Amino acid sequence: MSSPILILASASPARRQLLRSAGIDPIICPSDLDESQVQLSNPVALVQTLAQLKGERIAAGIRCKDVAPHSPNPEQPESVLVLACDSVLVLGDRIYGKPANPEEAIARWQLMRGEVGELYTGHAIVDISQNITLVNCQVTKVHFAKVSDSEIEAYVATGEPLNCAGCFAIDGRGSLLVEKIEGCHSNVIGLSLPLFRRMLLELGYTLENLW
Ligand SMILES: Nc1nc2c(ncn2[C@H]2C[C@H](O)[C@@H](COP(=O)(O)OP(=O)(O)OP(=O)(O)O)O2)c(=O)[nH]1
Repeated sequence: MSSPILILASASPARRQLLRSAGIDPIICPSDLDESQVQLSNPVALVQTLAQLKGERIAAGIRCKDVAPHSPNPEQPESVLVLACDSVLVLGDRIYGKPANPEEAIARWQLMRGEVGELYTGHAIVDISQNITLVNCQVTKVHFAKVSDSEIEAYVATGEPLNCAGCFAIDGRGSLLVEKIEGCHSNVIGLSLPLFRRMLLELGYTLENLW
């Protein structure tokens, strides 16, 4: 299989950095999808549907010749893959996305502290060349520390939780507020790298194709 061009349909610096740290440098094409258009009560269905809509939105506008200049071999039509993700936090029987404002973030942390939440990330890979879309989901349990009101206020004041679906960044200051996780660490950040590898293999690619 030829070396695919990877497009990351995401505006998330965290998702981009996860891939770059793993030696993969994607073309960045944020989907700008209006996520409010999808209302599903099942978290797996919700994140998988949103990831697929994000990926297909970008794939619909991509013609292989548009990305050929990025190809290591412009004369050779390349495989083009579009990767998209979506994350939510499930706490009890409720699904949460990014907090809308600091007040909401404080209230969220007052619910989260001392509890165990589940961070769901949906993953979609659209293989434009093979006309195949793979969708999958990874869940990681997160044990939140019993933080005080003043710690919550200090954390929210940093602004970090406002950009995160779970209202915390496991790779940032939020790491101080998480006792432990059960499952994939990169999945919490927003892209499960081992799941991405398995999805690539399922499409017939290997890591060597991307390194
Ligand atoms: N650095 C970091 N970011 C996190 C963490 N947990 C969640 N996030 C960020 C990654 C994503 O930007 C965001 C998840 O929200 P979404 O899945 O709706 O993605 P977002 O709208 O930000 O970007 P995208 O839809 O991919 O363009 O939260 C974490 O532990 N660390």
